[in-house]
Amino acid sequence: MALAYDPHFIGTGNVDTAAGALMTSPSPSPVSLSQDELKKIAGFKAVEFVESGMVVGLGTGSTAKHAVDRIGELLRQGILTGIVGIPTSKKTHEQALSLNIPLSDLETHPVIDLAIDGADEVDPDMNLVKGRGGSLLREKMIECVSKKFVVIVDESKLVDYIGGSGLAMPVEIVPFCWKFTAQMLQSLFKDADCVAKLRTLPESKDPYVTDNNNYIIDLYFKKSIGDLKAAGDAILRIPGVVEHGMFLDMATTLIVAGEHGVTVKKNKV
Ligand SMILES: O=C[C@H](O)[C@H](O)[C@H](O)COP(=O)(O)O
Repeated sequence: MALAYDPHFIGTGNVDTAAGALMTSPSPSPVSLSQDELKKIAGFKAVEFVESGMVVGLGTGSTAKHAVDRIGELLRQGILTGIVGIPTSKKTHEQALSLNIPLSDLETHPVIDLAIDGADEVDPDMNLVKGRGGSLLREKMIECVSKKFVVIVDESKLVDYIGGSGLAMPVEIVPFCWKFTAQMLQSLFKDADCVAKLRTLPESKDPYVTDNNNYIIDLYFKKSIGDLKAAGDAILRIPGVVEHGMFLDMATTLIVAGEHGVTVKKNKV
């Protein structure tokens, strides 16, 4: 993959703050970058939004990991001070502890200045699918009370419509009678030719258990599910469902790292 990458761009670019604005950082000398390098570029770019003294939601996953590393590094260097992190998973909690990032929780800090997290899908309206790493519930609890929610992805995550990647849309459910709940979910989306599968561990085939001791049902759609808000509300009405992985109208900023550099898009809301 031939990619445009300016190695001096990280931490130095200006972010256009106009509503709906797009900013692209083109490169004079294209080089090949791995997907992980693109994730790192997006993660580091997002940390430019972090200011000393902020309460910061710390996302989960291979992209958010880079942002958390960067926050830890800037704290260590004394460039950032007074940061309080609210981790969105046990894994991120451990990572942040290892970086000496001061941590808190929603009970002590019910309002978060800024959250940074990855996504599995991003549609043209900046609606998201999250939770393929299993952390959707804590992520949604934290990111829905964040004044700013910066989403960081490489360009492979961009889709024309939610479900458009053909990969899973996760739903967290209670373990009790999970087959019944899975069947209810599949029936709800029969018009989209939905298949509902319990997420299992690759080797043992035991159910995957979330940080909240729940299960995940992955929904695979062959067609669009239409009105996302209506679909989300219908999922939440099924007893046994805890939360779904659609994050609608939540992202305030989208950072995409890809072939043509880094793009920053602000939501119109
Ligand atoms: O549960 C996982 C989270 O929603 C992640 O933010 C999402 O899966 C994206 O992860 P990654 O950056 O590893 O692709």
